[in-house]
Amino acid sequence: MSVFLSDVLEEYIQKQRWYGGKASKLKYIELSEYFRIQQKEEVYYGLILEVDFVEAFYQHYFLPIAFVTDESLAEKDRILPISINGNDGYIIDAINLEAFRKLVFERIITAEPVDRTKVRYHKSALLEDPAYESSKFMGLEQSNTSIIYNNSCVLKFFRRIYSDKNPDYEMSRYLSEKQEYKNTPPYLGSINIIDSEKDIITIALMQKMIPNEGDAWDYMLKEFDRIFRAFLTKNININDVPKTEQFLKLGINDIPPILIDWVGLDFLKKIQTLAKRTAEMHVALGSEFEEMAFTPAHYNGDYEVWLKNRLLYQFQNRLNTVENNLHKLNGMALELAQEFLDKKNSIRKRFVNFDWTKLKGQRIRVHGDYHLGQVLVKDNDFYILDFEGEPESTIRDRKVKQPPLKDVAGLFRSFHYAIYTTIFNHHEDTSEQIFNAGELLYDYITGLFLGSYITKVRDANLNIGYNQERVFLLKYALLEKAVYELGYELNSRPQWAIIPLKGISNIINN
Ligand SMILES: Nc1ncnc2c1ncn2[C@@H]1O[C@H](COP(=O)(O)OP(=O)(O)O)[C@@H](O)[C@H]1O
Ligand SMILES: O=P(O)(O)O[C@H]1O[C@H](CO)[C@@H](O[C@H]2O[C@H](CO)[C@@H](O)[C@H](O)[C@H]2O)[C@H](O)[C@H]1O
Repeated sequence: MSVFLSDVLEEYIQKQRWYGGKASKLKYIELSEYFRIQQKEEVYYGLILEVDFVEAFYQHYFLPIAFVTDESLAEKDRILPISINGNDGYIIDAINLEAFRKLVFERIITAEPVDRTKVRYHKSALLEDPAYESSKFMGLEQSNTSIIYNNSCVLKFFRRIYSDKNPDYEMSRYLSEKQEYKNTPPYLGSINIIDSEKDIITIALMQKMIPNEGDAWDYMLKEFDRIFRAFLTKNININDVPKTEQFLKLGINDIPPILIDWVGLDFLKKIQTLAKRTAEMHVALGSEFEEMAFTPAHYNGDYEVWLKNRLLYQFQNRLNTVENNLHKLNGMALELAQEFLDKKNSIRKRFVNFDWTKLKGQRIRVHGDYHLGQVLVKDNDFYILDFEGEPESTIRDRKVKQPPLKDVAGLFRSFHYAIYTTIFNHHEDTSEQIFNAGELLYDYITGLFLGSYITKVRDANLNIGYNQERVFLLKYALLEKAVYELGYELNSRPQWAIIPLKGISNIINN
């Protein structure tokens, strides 16, 4: 078995899109657990693999396997040619087999109300009893593997897994069953296994499919492209557009007519709708009184220590990543990276400068990795997905209650990304006028978002802090997120690093 794991799986796993260890050096793979995924005589095996890294950390992955003798079934994700009981065949990733996908679907549809076995299938009351018709891969860039069944529901098999309930499963079930929050795909079912330590491990989540017009990231890119083109064709002088202070609460009435004429009223209303849906998500996440995993909390000394330790560690890691990757940067990105290194002490000070005794608002369970790519657009409305949390954080850290404004900051960073992606990629003109136009747009859009968001959370009595507290938390979380993004970009797509670097520069120079 150990030969199988080291020789075969190491090579296989490192080539997979879902493998999250690409920036580190794999040391060895161990089989942590295995279990049967079975219906009558038809049996598949689920493997939980522990991947150990030279850098002294480990990750767990889920890999369901099947033995097939028909070569045509082993064209994709073939793991190993093997002979079992005299039959020549292949071990493959079972997700490629329609028979396996059908079996999993039927096990969920026919799940007992309470399953006490090692592999626990769960079916929500919202899931009627459809017969299996079809299954196909979602086929999008993603870190897990999603299957669309009967063109009506999506089953996400988690690839990187944790010894605990996955927050995506926990939050999806809570938002659908306890809160009836409408702007996320309804929870339909799940598979959790109980490992040898009696821990629950989520391996799959089933949700209703939301037919959509694409995600909010693509939507925003199109809109900003239109807006920047209009800026040039309308020959707008940015100095003629009145400025606004950052993080004011704005309504449509506060937007200067020249700006409405430039960007369009419809776009501004969409920002307000997104703010409303975000606020409703936080109200739903912050209205629990019984289930401890969701009850709101106040700031305290433990939270402050936890936060600072985590952020100072992350910051140190980013300094190191920037130093090691300077050779990949040039021009403005290199200058900004140099500024980041030169100002390390003042950035560190901003992270240390968190005093819980000054904060009166509530902390709640948050989305944690909220950006425009996690939002679907449909019929002038928005649907929020993927509550797994920040990929680099441990599973325990992802469940810590945080200021809801952390998610708002995530989205604001995403607006900033969309604006700068448009400036850098689509327009040759990177004059001061264009940068000023980008910053002015950002200030108005975030102000408009805050106007709608704060009204909505306040009406629902969710206390997110007094005015100064809110601005402090937003700025703090914006810096945290931009520093996180800098590492993400340098590790996975260095040509994008200029965007968080510009974000960090704007934050520390304002
Ligand atoms: N319920 C759903 N309805 C429609 N599309 C979905 C649904 N769930 C996921 N998707 C699509 O699949 C993509 C990946 O889903 P996501 O949950 O973010 O997976 P991952 O955790 O692997 O990144 C989404 O961006 C979206 O386009
Ligand atoms: O894969 P996830 O969705 O969990 O998120 C990771 O990848 C995101 C990129 O796809 C990354 O988001 C960053 O880039 C986005 C544009 O591609 C931008 O909208 C986000 O604001 C920015 O953070 C995310 O940080 C990372 O966790």
